[in-house]
Amino acid sequence: MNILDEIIAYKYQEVAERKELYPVKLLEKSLYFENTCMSLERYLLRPDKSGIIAEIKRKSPSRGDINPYVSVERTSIGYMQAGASALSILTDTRYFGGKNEDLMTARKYNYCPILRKDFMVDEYQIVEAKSIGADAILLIAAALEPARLKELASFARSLGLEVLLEVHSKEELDASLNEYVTVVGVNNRNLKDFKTSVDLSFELANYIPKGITKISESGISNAQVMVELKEAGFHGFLIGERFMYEGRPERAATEFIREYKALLAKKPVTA
Ligand SMILES: O=C(O)c1ccccc1NCC(=O)[C@H](O)[C@H](O)COP(=O)(O)O
Repeated sequence: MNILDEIIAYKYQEVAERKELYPVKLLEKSLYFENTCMSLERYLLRPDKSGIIAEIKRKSPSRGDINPYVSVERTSIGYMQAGASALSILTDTRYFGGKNEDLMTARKYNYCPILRKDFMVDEYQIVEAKSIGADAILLIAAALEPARLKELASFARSLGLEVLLEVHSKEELDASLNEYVTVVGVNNRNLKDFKTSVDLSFELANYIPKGITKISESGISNAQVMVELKEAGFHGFLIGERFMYEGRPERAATEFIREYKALLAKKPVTA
């Protein structure tokens, strides 16, 4: 069983337990539930922003501990001050050391789109995402049958949440893209051996239809690569470890974005 299958099997169990503990009726009473979501897509396309979705990631299956005691308040505020377009908060506890409260903390201190980064298999998690203040959710093509993915995407949109569809191949893209998805992410991490290669993003860039906002996810380790991804047509860049390995991730993000902007400024302007 690969790690994604293991995580997904666990999620079904987790959802069943959470439904008992916190019924939907309770989640709907959350103050955030009535909030109007902020558009991830719109923020990624804003020219005054970097396009970075900066992630809070305490640990991961591939790396173990990364930054387990990170301050979500300080880091999320610092990421946005550095020029990130949006935040990604991992809420899975068992594999990533995150929690719903991390997202609620980020929501409390920031006015920006927030992606709930988790492994969605059930409508319950989408209601939960809305109740903790998320603006967008992730749906992973490798984890869901296309018809089921479409149902979940439609349900998310009915609550005002945007959907980031994550793919690893052209086949997944062709099978799972549907009318409820406006943002597609190519995940550069191979979930069988955990190796990351941005080549996958370059390979798939032209297959993603025009009009869809494109994100490159995982393994983006330097500003030069991000410039090249932008030139290849990517609007967004999901970055976790590159920042989170630093004691002060927000400072790493500030330096990274400064370097990125300097590289862009050196590029000749094309008509
Ligand atoms: O990061 C992992 O080890 C991992 C393993 C299994 C499923 C998902 C995993 N990561 C989630 C992500 O997609 C990344 O956290 C995100 O794209 C940021 O990647 P990075 O910049 O490489 O931290």
